[in-house]
Amino acid sequence: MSAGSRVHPVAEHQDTVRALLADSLQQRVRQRSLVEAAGRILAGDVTAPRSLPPFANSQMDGYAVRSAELAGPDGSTVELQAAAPIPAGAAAPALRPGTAAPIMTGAMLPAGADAVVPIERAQPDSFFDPADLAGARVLLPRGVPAGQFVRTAGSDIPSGTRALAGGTLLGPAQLGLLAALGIAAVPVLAPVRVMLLSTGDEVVEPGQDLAPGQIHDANTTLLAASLRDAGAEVVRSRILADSPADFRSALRDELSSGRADLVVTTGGISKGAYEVVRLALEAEGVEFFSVAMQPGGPQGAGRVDGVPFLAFPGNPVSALVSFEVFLRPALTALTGLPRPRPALSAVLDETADSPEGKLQVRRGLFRNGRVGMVGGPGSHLVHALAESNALVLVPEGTGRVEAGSEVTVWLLE
Ligand SMILES: Nc1nc2c(c(=O)[nH]1)N[C@H]1C(S)=C(S)[C@@H](COP(=O)(O)OP(=O)(O)OC[C@H]3O[C@@H](n4cnc5c(N)ncnc54)[C@H](O)[C@@H]3O)O[C@H]1N2
Ligand code: MOO
Repeated sequence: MSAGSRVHPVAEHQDTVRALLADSLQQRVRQRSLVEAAGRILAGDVTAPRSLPPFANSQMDGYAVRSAELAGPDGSTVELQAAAPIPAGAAAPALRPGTAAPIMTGAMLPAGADAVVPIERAQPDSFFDPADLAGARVLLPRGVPAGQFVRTAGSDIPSGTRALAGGTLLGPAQLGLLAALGIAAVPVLAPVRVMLLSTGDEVVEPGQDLAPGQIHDANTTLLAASLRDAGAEVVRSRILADSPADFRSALRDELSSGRADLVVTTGGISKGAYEVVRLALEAEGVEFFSVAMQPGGPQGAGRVDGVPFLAFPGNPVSALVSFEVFLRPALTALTGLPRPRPALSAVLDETADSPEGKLQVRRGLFRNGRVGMVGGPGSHLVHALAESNALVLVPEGTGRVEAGSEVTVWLLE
């Protein structure tokens, strides 16, 4: 039983995890409907198949006019014959000289018209009843510039230009643009598939009764939710509690299906006598060592049958911090998902001690530029974790942070 004796710096293990994934992650591309594409990364550039707006249309309810017929000094008016209203969703008939056509917002500008006068600047300042239209005349102000209240074709995006770049995160605005362009499905990067395994004889699924000494499995839920939130797919999550040999053969069976891009385990890696993950995989070339971080000190990394493998420690806060510090940023760097956590500077409410040789990651409540610690540094404190909204980073080399000093926080919300 030899956990590596060298303590790995945090940055080194971040690099290790990124390199491990970079070497093996296959970016799979899938065509997805806009609804299914929400929250995913666009796999290639999208070119506008048509212009937006697709035709010149009115920005106001009013009258479509020929601006040249309204030339003249500001303050005077011109009388024009009211033409038939332009129906929405239909090609507008050309505007005859000497007429002004009632037009609604978004309706197609008739050929010949090049400006719109809003209804409130006309006299009368409401539209004629279609029954009263024969011979109806409208007074409009002079001095209307060409193009007034006209949304020209292609003024938002011209046909044939790049609408979205590959690598774009498809949020509501981007999906709305694709829909407006008439595009129903796009190629997106498929989620990274993670096999998530919690180990330990003492852990029991939530909902089941506990025997003396047993606890409920928090890690599977905590990490599965974290992974899904980060855009990954959890392909298998279950508790493996048998001998190292059973663990190894069960893991091999699972991996032979080729359904996982990455395996993440929690627990069973520190210095105890029955550390199933470490005992099972040390001989396979997976390395187990300490990282200069608290919580989340014990870590393991390597490959099992060619599949990247990460072992996180069993304490729930340690598992979450390991995900946030090592795996989440690696996924971001390699796939564009998830978006990086906002890192903010905050004024600390209280003085706190920290192990000087390690990065300490505390849980905190961030509000209005200030942060207070929630709970102590213990890595079993799931209630405090649930009441926090930020991770508070106390860097290596710092044995104490004073109240009122600036610390870096990662917002979890
Ligand atoms: N002699 C030493 N003992 C320990 C060291 C050390 O350096 N020397 N490191 C400590 C640190 S730090 C951590 S973190 C843990 C890591 O231990 P393991 O990764 O081997 O995890 P386990 O021993 O299996 O469990 C630790 C702890 O977490 C609870 N646990 C495990 N799985 C779950 C789960 N799915 N849901 C909820 N809680 C879980 C488990 O009951 C233990 O309390 O080792 C320290 N010891
Ligand atoms: O490094 Mo452990 O994760 O503190 O409890």
